[in-house]
Amino acid sequence: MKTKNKTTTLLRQALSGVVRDHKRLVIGVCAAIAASVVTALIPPLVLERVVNRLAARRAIPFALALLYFACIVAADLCESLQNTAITVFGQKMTHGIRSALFAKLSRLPADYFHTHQSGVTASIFTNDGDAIDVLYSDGVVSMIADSLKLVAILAVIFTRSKGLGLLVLAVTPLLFLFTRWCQRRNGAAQLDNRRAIASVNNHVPETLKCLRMIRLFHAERHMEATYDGYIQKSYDAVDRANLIDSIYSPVILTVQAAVVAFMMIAAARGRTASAFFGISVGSAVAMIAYVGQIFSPLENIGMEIQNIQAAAAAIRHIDEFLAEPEWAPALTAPADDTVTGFDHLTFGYNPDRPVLKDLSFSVRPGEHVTFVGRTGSGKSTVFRLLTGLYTPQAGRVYLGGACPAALKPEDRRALYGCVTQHIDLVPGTVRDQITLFDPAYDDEAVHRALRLAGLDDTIAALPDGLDTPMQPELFSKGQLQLLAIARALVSDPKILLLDEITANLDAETEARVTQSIKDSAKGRTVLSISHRLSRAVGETRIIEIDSVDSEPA
Ligand SMILES: Nc1ncnc2c1ncn2[C@@H]1O[C@H](COP(=O)(O)OP(=O)(O)OP(=O)(O)O)[C@@H](O)[C@H]1O
Repeated sequence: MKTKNKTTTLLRQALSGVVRDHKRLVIGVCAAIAASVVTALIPPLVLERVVNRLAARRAIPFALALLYFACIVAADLCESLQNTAITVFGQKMTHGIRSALFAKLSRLPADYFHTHQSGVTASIFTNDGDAIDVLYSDGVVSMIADSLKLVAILAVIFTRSKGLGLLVLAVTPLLFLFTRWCQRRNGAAQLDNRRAIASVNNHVPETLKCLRMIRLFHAERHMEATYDGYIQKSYDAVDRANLIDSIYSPVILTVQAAVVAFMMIAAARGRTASAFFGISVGSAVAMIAYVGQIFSPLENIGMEIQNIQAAAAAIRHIDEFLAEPEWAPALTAPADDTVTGFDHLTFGYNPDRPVLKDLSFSVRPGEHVTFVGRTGSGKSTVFRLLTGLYTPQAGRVYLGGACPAALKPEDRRALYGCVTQHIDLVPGTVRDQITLFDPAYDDEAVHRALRLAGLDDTIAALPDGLDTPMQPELFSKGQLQLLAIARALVSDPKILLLDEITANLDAETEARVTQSIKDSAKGRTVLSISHRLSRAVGETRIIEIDSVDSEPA
């Protein structure tokens, strides 16, 4: 509960920050809403005067006609100004929240990404971010504006005709409930349609991906039937939405006409009713115009309530995300500037179930060390601790004498390079795969890394060399592994961490990769997880990870 309050405060802080930084915009939005409400009331009043003159067979002055025209233009201008101001305000609000979300993302600890599905986190940025966007551009503020407009119109109707005012007041809640009913049913139908379309969008690429298997095992009929089922669901949902749409407008127009007709009939009959509803011809026309104006804000308010309801779930997700504990590594004092290793270290992803217990080892600069142990013994975990992704529950960890969790981002690549079985490619050119967009690494550094990795000839043969847009098909599996080595070497690091980098490679490719590692290892500390690779690197010390207290520090 404590955390929730704290995070709601964080969300509020993000919002109040935007309000504080954009005071003028906030004032502008208020002014635009006020202008829009007032100007919307004026044209029917001018029209009333025009019609009253016509009824009395008097001429209409040109200025009055011009005024009517000007009032309509001004009302439309003010309404579009109001919508623009609200949209800009909404964008600023969403921008502030999206920035706060991304800043939070970079402060999360590594285990967050193991315990939370990436799709769920991504949807906080996309779906929930969009819902918040709608909340401010077509939710809270617009609802205030529409409610003001509705109240103002009702007030004017009351001042002219108490009877009509009461009639409209009686009909308005019923119309509102009908509008909400239609919107809910329409929303549900649209959601079903979106789900069906999402299933279709998922089904087609899945079918294409598994086409060979589908043909080999004769699963075409099942795939077609599933596809037809999704399409049918989509059609049914669209039919339902269309039916609601086709009912809504005629009902609203009929009610509007019925209210006006009732007023006219009542005014024409009997003295009591006439006194109650009695108004001039001009006023009647003005009232008809006002009654017509009521339905638009009423419909908008229904939509806005829907948007606010949708945003409530988004706000809850964002709150929970902002409440996630942040990365606060326990920092250890640096050792002398050479030590790499553990000092009586205990660590478990779940603190109650340690993976490594009281483990100590140390590696000298320039030494080559290989970690061995049964599957699941914690070899990769050792690397994750050495690179500061996790912090131990007890003991100390050093990398080149430093506490890895305390390394400045700009110092990391200069100290160590890490190669794993799989390279994560980034959108961009071949050069970007190596530099990762860090301008500190010029072409000379890139070419040196490529030479060491044994990939320079391959890159030279590409149509645009380093500037070739990256496509995984440009490289074989082994070449991608050499690219990963070049990425690790471009910063000329003192320490190389190699995690099973020749696993899954054939003998010939493995020979290329091990040769490249042999060349790169000279003059560096190399820590690797791989028996085969250790032989290639040359003399190496074996550290067993299975046993606790494997080696005194
Ligand atoms: N993110 C994680 N969250 C929880 N447990 C994890 C996580 N990563 C690894 N583990 C567990 O920690 C233990 C050690 O895993 P690790 O990957 O370090 O072993 P390994 O010795 O490198 O295994 P292998 O030789 O198969 O690669 C395993 O029991 C594994 O299930």
